[in-house]
Amino acid sequence: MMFEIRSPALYRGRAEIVGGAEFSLRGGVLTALVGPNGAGKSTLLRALAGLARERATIRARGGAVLGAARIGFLPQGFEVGAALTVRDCVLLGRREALGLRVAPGLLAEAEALLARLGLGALADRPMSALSGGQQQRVLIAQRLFRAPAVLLLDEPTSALDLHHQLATLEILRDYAQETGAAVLCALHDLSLAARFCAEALVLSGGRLSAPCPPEAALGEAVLRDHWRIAPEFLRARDAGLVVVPHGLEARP
Ligand SMILES: Nc1ncnc2c1ncn2[C@@H]1O[C@H](COP(=O)(O)OP(=O)(O)OP(=O)(O)O)[C@@H](O)[C@H]1O
Repeated sequence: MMFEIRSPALYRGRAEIVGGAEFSLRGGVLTALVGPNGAGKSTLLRALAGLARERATIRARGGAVLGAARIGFLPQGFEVGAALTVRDCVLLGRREALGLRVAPGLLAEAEALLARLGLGALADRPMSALSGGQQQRVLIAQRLFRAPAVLLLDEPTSALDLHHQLATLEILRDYAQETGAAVLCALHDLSLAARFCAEALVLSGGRLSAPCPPEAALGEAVLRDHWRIAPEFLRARDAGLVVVPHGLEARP
C-alpha cells in the first residue's frame, strides 16, 4: 500500500521552515526522515500528525484522507502520565475501546505486546518509576497497540542503549511488514537509518528530497553539504552501511 502525502509550506512563527512537499510513503517498510538539527523534521512530523497550524494530509492511494485515529505519532520530547502503570499506559493506546472494565481479550493483547517488547516485568510499575529509555519503549508500545496505518516517530531511539536501538527498530520493521503500515522515523543515526529503513527522505535547507534507498540518499556530497561532515563509509558484516563522521567539513 502506498500513502500519498501532501504538505503545504510549514511555518514556525513567520519563518517558513519546510517548503510545500508531495511524496509517496511506502507501506510495509520503515522510512527514515533525516537531516541536520533544525532542518524541520519535527515540524513536518507534527504537521502530518495534524498538530500544526497548516493542514498536511495523508491519503491511502486511491482512498480518502486518513483521520487522526489511523495516524500514530510519538513526539520527540515525551511526557508521561506519572501515576499510570506501564500496562495502563499501553492500554490507553486504544482508549476508544476501554470501558469501566477492560475486556479480557484487550488485556491479553496488551500483555502479549509488552512481552514481545521485553517490558512484561515492568507491567505493574508506575511510569514515573521507569528510566528514560524504559519510558520511551513503553510509549512506542502504546503507539503500536493503537495499530495505526501510518506511524510517525520523532527520534524513537534517542534514549535507548545499543541493544534496545536494534531491538526497537526490528520491532518497528516487523510491525510495518506484518500490518502493511507505513512507519516514518526521524533518525539522527544514519547507520541505523541505512540498516533498517527501505527508504530515506533527506530534509535540509527547507527542501525535502524524493524518497529513495538510504544508500543512494546518503552519498558523500550530501553528507558534506548538509551535515557538514567528512564521512567515511564502512561496510560492516550484518550491519550494512556504517557512516562514520570522520571529521568536520571545513567549507562554510
Ligand atoms: N516553537 C517554535 N517557535 C519558533 N520556532 C521554532 C519552534 N520550534 C522549532 N522552531 C524552529 O523551527 C526550525 C525547525 O525545527 P524542528 O524542531 O522542526 O527541526 P528538527 O529537524 O526536528 O531539529 P532537531 O534535529 O534538532 O530535532 C528550527 O529553526 C527551530 O528553531
